[in-house]
Amino acid sequence: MQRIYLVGFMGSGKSTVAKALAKVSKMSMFDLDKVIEQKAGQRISDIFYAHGEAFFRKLEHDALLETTKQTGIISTGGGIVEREDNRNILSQQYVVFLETAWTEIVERLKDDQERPLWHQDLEVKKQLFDHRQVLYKEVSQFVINTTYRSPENIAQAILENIHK
Ligand SMILES: Nc1ncnc2c1ncn2[C@@H]1O[C@H](COP(=O)(O)OP(=O)(O)OP(=O)(O)O)[C@@H](O)[C@H]1O
Ligand SMILES: O=C(O)C1=C[C@@H](O)[C@@H](O)[C@H](O)C1
Ligand SMILES: [Mg+2]
Repeated sequence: MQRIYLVGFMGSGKSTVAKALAKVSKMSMFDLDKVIEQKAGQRISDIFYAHGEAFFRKLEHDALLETTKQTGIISTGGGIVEREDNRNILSQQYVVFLETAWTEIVERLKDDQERPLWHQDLEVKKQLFDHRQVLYKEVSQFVINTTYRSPENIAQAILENIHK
């Protein structure tokens, strides 16, 4: 497998699991959010506030396209599936959906200060969550529930699925 993409909602553990998976698989890893921050020289929250979400989505799309020329584990941002062109790219790759219960997401992100889209009404976030679950499923080949599993256990399950 040349590339493994991780998708899922904010807080599903994409960045955390990507690190654990890189460790056990000895593959390199890229965190798309970090790649964007490095390239823009700005934190994601500042990009959102200074230039708006559409501008961020363009940077995210460009970064996603770049990864298709590389090899490794790619941790995407929670909103990667919002754009249809991104979904088309992902549909041609090996994609793992980290499925996580809404109540668990709320618990994991209760102290979050970093994610601009987490800072809105709970109702609005829940709608976003429901809307995106369908899209994550649409682009993925493998779905793994993360709710009661450690990042290391999830990484191991992904490896086993690839080698089976
Ligand atoms: N399997 C897990 N069990 C318990 N807590 C977890 C698990 N995976 C991640 N977490 C915790 O949840 C929080 C969010 O994790 P992480 O940053 O990896 O999410 P993410 O999917 O990359 O989010 P984003 O889409 O915003 O980048 C962190 O505090 C992390 O420690
Ligand atoms: O769910 C989202 O839309 C986002 C998730 C994060 O990973 C970042 O990509 C950004 O905060 C937007
Ligand atoms: Mg992340």
